[in-house]
Amino acid sequence: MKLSKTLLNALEDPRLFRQYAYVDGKWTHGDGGREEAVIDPATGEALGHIPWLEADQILAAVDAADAAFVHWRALRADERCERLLAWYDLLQANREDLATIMTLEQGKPLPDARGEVEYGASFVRWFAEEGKRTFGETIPSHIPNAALGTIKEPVGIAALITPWNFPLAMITRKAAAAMAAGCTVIVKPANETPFSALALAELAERAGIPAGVFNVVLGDPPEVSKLLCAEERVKALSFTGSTRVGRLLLEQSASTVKRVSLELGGNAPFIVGPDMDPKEAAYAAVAAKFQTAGQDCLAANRILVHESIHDQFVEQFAERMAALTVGNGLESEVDLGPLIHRQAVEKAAAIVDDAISRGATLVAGDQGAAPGPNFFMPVLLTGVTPKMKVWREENFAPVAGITAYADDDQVIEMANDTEYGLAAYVYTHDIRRIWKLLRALEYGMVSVNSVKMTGPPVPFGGVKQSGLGREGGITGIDEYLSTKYYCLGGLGSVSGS
Ligand SMILES: NC(=O)c1ccc[n+]([C@@H]2O[C@H](COP(=O)([O-])OP(=O)(O)OC[C@H]3O[C@@H](n4cnc5c(N)ncnc54)[C@H](O)[C@@H]3O)[C@@H](O)[C@H]2O)c1
Ligand SMILES: N[C@@H](CC=O)C(=O)O
Repeated sequence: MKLSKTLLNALEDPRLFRQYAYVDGKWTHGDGGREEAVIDPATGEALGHIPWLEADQILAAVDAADAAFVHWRALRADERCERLLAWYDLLQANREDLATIMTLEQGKPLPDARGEVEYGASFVRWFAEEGKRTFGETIPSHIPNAALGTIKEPVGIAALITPWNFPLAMITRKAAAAMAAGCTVIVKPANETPFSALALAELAERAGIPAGVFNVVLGDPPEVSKLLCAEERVKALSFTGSTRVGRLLLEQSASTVKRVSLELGGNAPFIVGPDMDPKEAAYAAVAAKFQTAGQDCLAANRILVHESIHDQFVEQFAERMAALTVGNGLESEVDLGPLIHRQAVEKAAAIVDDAISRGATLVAGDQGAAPGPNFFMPVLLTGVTPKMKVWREENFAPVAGITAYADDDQVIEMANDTEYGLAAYVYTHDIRRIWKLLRALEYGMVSVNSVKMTGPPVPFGGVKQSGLGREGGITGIDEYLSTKYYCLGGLGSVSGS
């Protein structure tokens, strides 16, 4: 294994940088000698290497998680809470190093990376507490001399497969819920951003999370996912990523009838009502579009503006967009880092070309100014229509497409014209319009007059082909619990009410 000087030198605690998988409390190399370089998307340099585990090593992780489950589930909820809170404290204490690792492997600006560490840690604290509230219920009995009720029990091993755009928070939102419920987990992070996951493992170990409870496996994604989906002892699969891969994993999980949670792609409409101040709405739209360089499932993908304020909105949007700085996320004052890799840049360029060839107007977006091969300068297109890729696909890039609409009914139809249903934004101060849109939009999450909508207390998730289940909130832990109903018969006259 080659050691990355860049990463090691950048960390206060170099032991957070691990180039091994983490199975059963041990740092593990790949038995077959296969490995993959992890690239800094800003510079194209290799940050380090990760091993690819072989099939029997993946099954060894399942063995470890299975053995650990017996002891972990037997702990009291408050004992698991203490360990998770210790993990939370360590995430906070190591925030700067975790953010540096994230910026280097993912590319997002350092302040955003710090924000994600905070965000990711907040799920650990939330679920540490929620684990103490997995209440069952007492059911008034309809059976003579019997007491009826339910108990919530951990489902067992949970496989967690996560994407590269939020390398830490997408793991903790799942893992903390599962572990608080009493499950053990096997995390398969994206190969582009494994070092955040491995740093989480190092801190979990330091927090006293027992061996086998939190495992990180690495390898060929289709191979590893297939093995985990086919494995009967893995009872739950929680996946965050593209709708394409989500469909595949749902299919692969059918043979073992797993509990499946899917957090998939989005194609968020950002609706601006005629009563809005164009500047206020345009600034909000820029914030909702360009976070993580547009590589966010919540990114405003289609900006739908009432025709009466369209031109002023476009002007304000363009002005605000022009002020965004693109560069290496380690530098100060950078708003947008690189895209994750060259293919993402090529996809973005193809989406822009497709829109222009179908009649959209390119208002701004000179790619000649890009500071490197993986960077994509923000693009503004107007006259976007449903025939264009920029409308139909989640562009996952800093490409903003604006369309004018005439009335509420038309904008509802436009907004719902997609297979996706994750999040929608509505900007208007008209309470009747707010209520009408809120009810008519086919989305799992609707944010009115606010760019920020996420956080531990809310049920995060989509409808249609944006996913199944909810993460976070008071129901997020239910994805990892099963309900056992009991009927205690023959109790005599004590029962009956
Ligand atoms: N709804 C949400 O909460 C949410 C959050 C973040 C990202 N996302 C979505 O994630 C997508 C971007 O992330 P991505 O590019 O990493 O997604 P992706 O689907 O390509 O990859 C996600 C994970 O699946 C693995 N994977 C890739 N191909 C696979 C295959 N053929 N078989 C099995 N596993 C495979 C990857 O290694 C990674 O760990 C976007 O669509 C985005 O909207 C959704
Ligand atoms: N921003 C989202 C992640 C989507 O890519 C979140 O908060 O979960």
